[in-house]
Amino acid sequence: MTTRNLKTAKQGLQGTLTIPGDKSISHRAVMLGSFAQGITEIRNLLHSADVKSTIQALRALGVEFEEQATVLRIRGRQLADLHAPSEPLDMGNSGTTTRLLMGLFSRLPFDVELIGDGSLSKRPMDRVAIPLRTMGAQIDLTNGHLPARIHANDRLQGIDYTLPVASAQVKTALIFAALQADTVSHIEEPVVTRDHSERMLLAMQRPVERHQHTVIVRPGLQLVAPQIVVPGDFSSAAFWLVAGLIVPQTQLYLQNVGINPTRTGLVKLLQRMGATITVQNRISTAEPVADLSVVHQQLHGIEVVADDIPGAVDEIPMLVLAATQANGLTIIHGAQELRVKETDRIATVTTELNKLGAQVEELPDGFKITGPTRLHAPAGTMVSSHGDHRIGMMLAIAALITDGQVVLEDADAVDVSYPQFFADLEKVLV
Ligand SMILES: O=C(O)C1=C[C@@H](OP(=O)(O)O)[C@@H](O)[C@H](O)C1
Ligand SMILES: C=C(OP(=O)(O)O)C(=O)O
Repeated sequence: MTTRNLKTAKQGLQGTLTIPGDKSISHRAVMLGSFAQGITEIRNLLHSADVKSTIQALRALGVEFEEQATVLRIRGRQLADLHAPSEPLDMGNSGTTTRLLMGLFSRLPFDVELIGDGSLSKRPMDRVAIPLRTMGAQIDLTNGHLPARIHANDRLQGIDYTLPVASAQVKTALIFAALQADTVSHIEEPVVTRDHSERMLLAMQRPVERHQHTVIVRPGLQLVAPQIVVPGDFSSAAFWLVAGLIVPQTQLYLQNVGINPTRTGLVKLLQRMGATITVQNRISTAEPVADLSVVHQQLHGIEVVADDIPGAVDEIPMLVLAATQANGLTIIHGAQELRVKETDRIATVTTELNKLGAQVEELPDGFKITGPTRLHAPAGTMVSSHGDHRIGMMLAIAALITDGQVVLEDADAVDVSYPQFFADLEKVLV
């Protein structure tokens, strides 16, 4: 566990950052590439702890990965050619790895056991296991959590299912199982969630259909190995977007950011708060990409409702930080999913920002934030990531506008999604 003295931005932030690869897309590229016919080439893959968990799990089943310069090559395998792993598969801290692999591994000819770290072992896994069992998968959980055992299984049937929570992880787990089922599946989501799996399947010539909120998946796992260029992670760009807006004397240019509309809800919310964010050099391939730029601006409070959450689910901690600097009240409802992330993010965001003098009130399903408040840290105030990457990075951005010295406990949690975060911060600190 590393402790880090956080820096204050006395003269603002200036410069250009190239945003590292998207975590969600990296997981999906590795997983689907593992079962494609031919050699999948992935460029700009995110090299982070969570993506390593995905690669190691598939390698343990016999998938071959070869890394050369900046390209990861995967030789896809048929399910029947895989072998049982010699030990439990360690999902580390990664919810996406766990839930998506439960779907992908629900028709394997051998058993696998999934384990995870302390945080992951507290997160709900029944949301995927329950519908997968309806399809015929044989999954044992431990009181709804990891460790999980997925038993050898040779039959899956399609499912007609409406997700009780808006979750791209559950949707994708069901799509991955549905591709291996014997009959067609209809998967309905209450609010549209990130559609990276659907886009990647189209790029692999195995499209799924969408009718409004329903994804229709026909049986067949015949994927054609693609060449994938992973766009920069919008969720990583989010730290700099909000930093750009709230740190005085700041101007930031963010290159290579994925702007898939199912991911950029934060941009819309910040615009509602009065922000201007400039989008340039749009490129539209399987996933749209652009450069974003921001300058320091005064924001105002807004009301956020449940339908706003899925498109900004991982960025809500940064929205709360922005709201501490906005004029007036910001109320966020419908964000109860934050309670089952790497930490209970409603609790950790509230506790940690209030240590710096913010006025954040915890609601059962969100937050009430009064702004603007000057953040201050009397004599070496300690804050903690609680082992949650996004909380650690949010606090490092908060420290930029805090009077006094902030010390961050468990700073290396950032390695989960953005290992070069502190190096990038050094690049733009004036
Ligand atoms: O599908 C994905 O890659 C993800 C979906 C979201 O989780 P939920 O599906 O639990 O909302 C998000 O919070 C997570 O960081 C990544
Ligand atoms: C919730 C997150 O990831 P995961 O669910 O994959 O652990 C995240 O990256 O914020």
